[in-house]
Amino acid sequence: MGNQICIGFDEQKPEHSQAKKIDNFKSNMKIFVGPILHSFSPSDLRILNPGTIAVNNLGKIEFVQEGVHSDQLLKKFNLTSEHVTVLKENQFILPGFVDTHIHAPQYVFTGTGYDVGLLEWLEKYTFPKESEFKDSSHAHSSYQKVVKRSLRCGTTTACYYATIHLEGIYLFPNSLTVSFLASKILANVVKSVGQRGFIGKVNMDNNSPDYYVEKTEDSLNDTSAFIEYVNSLNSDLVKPVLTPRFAPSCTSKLMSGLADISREKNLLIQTHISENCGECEWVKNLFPEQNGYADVYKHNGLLNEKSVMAHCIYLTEEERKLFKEVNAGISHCPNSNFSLQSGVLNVRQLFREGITKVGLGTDVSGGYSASLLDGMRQSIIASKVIHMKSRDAAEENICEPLTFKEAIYLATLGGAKVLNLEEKIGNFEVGKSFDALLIDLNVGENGTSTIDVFRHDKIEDLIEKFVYLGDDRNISQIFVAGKQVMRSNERSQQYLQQQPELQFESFNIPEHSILRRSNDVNITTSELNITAEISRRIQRQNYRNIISARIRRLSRQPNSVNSLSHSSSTNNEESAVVSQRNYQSLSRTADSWISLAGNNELIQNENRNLNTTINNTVSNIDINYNNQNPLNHEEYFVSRRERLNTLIDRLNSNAEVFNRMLINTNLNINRSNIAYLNRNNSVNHNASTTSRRVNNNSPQFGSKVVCKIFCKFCKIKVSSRGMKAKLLADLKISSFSTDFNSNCVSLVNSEYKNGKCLCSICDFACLGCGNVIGYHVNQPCQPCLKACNNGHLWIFNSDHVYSVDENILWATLKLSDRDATDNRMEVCR
Ligand SMILES: O=c1[nH]c(=O)c2nc[nH]c2[nH]1
Repeated sequence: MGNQICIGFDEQKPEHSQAKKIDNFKSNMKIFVGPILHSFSPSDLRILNPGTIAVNNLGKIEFVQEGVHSDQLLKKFNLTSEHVTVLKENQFILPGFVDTHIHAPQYVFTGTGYDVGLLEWLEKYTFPKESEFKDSSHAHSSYQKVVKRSLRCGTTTACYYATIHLEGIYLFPNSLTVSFLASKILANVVKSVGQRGFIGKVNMDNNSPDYYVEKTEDSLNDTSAFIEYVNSLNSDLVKPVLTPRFAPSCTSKLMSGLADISREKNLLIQTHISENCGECEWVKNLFPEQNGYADVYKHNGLLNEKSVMAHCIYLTEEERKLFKEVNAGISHCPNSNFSLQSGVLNVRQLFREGITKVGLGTDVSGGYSASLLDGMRQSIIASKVIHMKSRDAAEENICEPLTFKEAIYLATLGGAKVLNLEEKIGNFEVGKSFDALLIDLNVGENGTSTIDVFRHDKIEDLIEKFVYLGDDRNISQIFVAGKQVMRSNERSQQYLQQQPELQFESFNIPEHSILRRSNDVNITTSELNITAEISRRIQRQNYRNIISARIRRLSRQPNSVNSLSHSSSTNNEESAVVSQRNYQSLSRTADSWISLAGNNELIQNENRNLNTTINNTVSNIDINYNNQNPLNHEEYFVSRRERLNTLIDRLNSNAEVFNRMLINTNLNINRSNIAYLNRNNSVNHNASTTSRRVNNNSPQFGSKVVCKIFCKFCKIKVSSRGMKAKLLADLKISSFSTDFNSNCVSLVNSEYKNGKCLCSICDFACLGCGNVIGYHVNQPCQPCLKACNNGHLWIFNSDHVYSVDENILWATLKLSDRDATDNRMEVCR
């Protein structure tokens, strides 16, 4: 939740809020002092050692200079030393990496399938795997993995290919809700982790397998819908990109249609070109009227300053000139070029020809690594291959290998140029966004670094060692637009967030409505019910477990079947009759439960399984009984009947019971998970200690409507005394807030300061699903404490919760409630 700024304030802002905003603008500044490096051109890597960099609360670089200037900045902006981070020995800061070419869906088979070249690889591995992404739940869990991996490897900006699917199907296990996502999911995931990114819905209407192809019109329409969707996310960081896969899989009509969209909406275009000799031959045959591969794109309006062209290995001199002329970007993907045996791009030649709009692409999974550290290394190796060839052939212009400094350029500023972002990111010029990595070579002290530092190592050596030997363990902090993303403790949190069904926005669909169009097939709600059954199965599985657990528990309780079996009786027949009756009753109950869910084969199977479970459980009780030859039948039967009937009544009560059982199970599981994680992180949670000290008597809140707040992921109510709020430090951020600790949330991870003000805050998770949905201000800083805040220290992220207004105003909430101080706990389920 690192982007939020501490205490939430009411929408009815006090008069002086503008002044406060300006105050916050300064007081939330971050200042870093230590070695700072950034590129200005391939041959110009500047190392400020030490340097000072100041970042304002909009995430923009306010100041950067060689030397230590922290005192001067503290004075100028009236700040305290808490705003300054002084880097330790063996730490340095560099710009975040820019991955100009990555196929998100291909991550699922990264590290496999390198036995063939490009065209066969596409047929054999890529298309089948990409086609599976019509399943939204698969898309969701896979995209989470690749995006988190990419960010963790230091990629603060990525240009992603998704698949051809605009929409997919997603059914929640506990209701008939459907979500329309698929490629959109990738945009959601990138936004949710805080990475900067371009997302492209892939276009393919030609030379593609039947199971993975679009009609031209659909492809264009879906692309427009996709663009609209990504734009509707209203994110400064996540943008759409047009993505014709490559010339062989696109008709001219599709390519020129996409070019029109690009012109109209001013969007980047990404595609592949001249990667593999067979591919180049194929393009020649497919487009005989054009003068080469680049001309195909140019002719169809796709080669211009907005183009992000991957590979470019076999561009002719003429084509390179054309690239320079139109200012097209080149994404160099050395790992993929080696792994798919495509060829070796001569970057030195490009530089010599004045082409510097060149960046790196991991090209997952043609490339097997999602890390641009690997990309840098492989680009150097590729350049050495070229160098050796030119040296051995005694060429006139021997190509010198790339240096590690040039590799850093490619991974940072070069990439930014390729994506036309050089005015925003790529280095640390004043006014640019602070997209940065704090590198720490000291992690070796914990035995986890692959780098050893020696006394002779100078700062240049440390940087070079990082390029050649570092990995994500050395990337200790990652910033995108000034905001720290993916803190190290989020690795453990990832575990809780991998509950796939709980992450989507959803909406109820009326019966028989048409849900999506795909290859001209209309899918209706009733057809989807078949898939719905699969989802419900999870629910029934839990239900079954709960029943059998209850029966087992029952049989172990004092005075229940087993303990009674020590009394004596011989009337086994009666026992059998009663047990049969009770079994039938239980079974009927199960039947009626199951029939709630429908009548098809799947359900009947479930029904059979459930019956078998109950059957086995009850006959186990009988076997125990018979074996132990109980003496007191009367008591046994009465007790047994009573207990089984009670059980049946309880199971019969209604579907609510089961839903509650599920929620409770979830709550308990999540509680213990969180407790476990917190124990392991040795967290000190101190939620209620400061409630008493905040100002909760501000009259202007009286006319605010009280609302209930629900978790967007699992829909449980997390507060019944919430309020819509704005964050004073950034009035663009809407949130919800409350003053009471709800019993449906739990603090997670360690306390932290987000750098925007000095409040100590701690994230909290919904106990229904484990997702982080807000943060608690454990210790407000002085300005926030003095501001009118209605005593609200629990801030809900409006992306993760929704509200339903109550018919009550804050003024009419019971005073005793409002004045409760310590241990404010709301039981809100
Ligand atoms: O490396 C590549 N990966 C791909 O998915 C692809 N599609 C066309 N050309 C391609 N090259």
